[in-house]
Amino acid sequence: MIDIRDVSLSFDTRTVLRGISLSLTERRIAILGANGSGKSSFARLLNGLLLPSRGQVLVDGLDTRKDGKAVRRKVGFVFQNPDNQIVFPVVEEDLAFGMKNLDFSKDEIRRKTDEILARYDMTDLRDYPAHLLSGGQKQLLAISGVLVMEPEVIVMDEPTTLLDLRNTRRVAAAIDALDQRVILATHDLRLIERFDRALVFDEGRVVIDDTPAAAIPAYEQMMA
Ligand SMILES: Nc1ncnc2c1ncn2[C@@H]1O[C@H](COP(=O)(O)OP(=O)(O)OP(=O)(O)O)[C@@H](O)[C@H]1O
Repeated sequence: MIDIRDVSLSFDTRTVLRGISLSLTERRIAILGANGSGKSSFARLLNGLLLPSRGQVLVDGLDTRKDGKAVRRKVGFVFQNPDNQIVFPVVEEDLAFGMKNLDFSKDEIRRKTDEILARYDMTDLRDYPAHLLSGGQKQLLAISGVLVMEPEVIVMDEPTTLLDLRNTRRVAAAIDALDQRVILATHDLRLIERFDRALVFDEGRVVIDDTPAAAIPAYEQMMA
């Protein structure tokens, strides 16, 4: 469980998150809000990519400020732009990178690479240059690179924003099928219809915290 205790976040004199307290336990949680409302900043707090200026973020009792490394083992992060996440030139190398860092054995790296490529229909792309993948394939590779590290929770920051409809559907199906808990920031309301909980941000505060069935119409009205 992720426990957010009276968290505020400022950059210099600008406050972007204000006094947020939440317990995140549900399997699928959406983060909604206008541009600049603080979604990305909030998402980045959840695995210690950003640290709160005030308050605490606890992941199963681990404080992101003190236990960043252990927190990142539990909470994986998928960026909006997979180009920010894919660091190696060849698909297989990119998948292996994170696992090598965690000292997975060669056999295990091989097994997990095979498994994840098969899952996303990318077995033929094992030796393919990552920069030549389509946008959807890149995002699936970025998600795969996080999954092979076996996090318990995956935080995603607008993972479909750069994708066309077909690839958005592919990534949506991939998200749907994940066993892990997912916390997803998005502007795509269809993506989160079947989620368990939706948090709507406005000017750094959570102004709606409800089921998507209730939160989506309230958010639409707020944006009208
Ligand atoms: N590193 C930073 N330094 C200064 N200000 C920042 C930084 N990162 C974000 N901000 C500011 O914090 C506010 C919230 O940004 P954030 O990216 O969290 O919003 P968002 O809801 O994710 O927006 P979008 O939907 O456009 O991605 C914005 O006003 C942004 O300019």
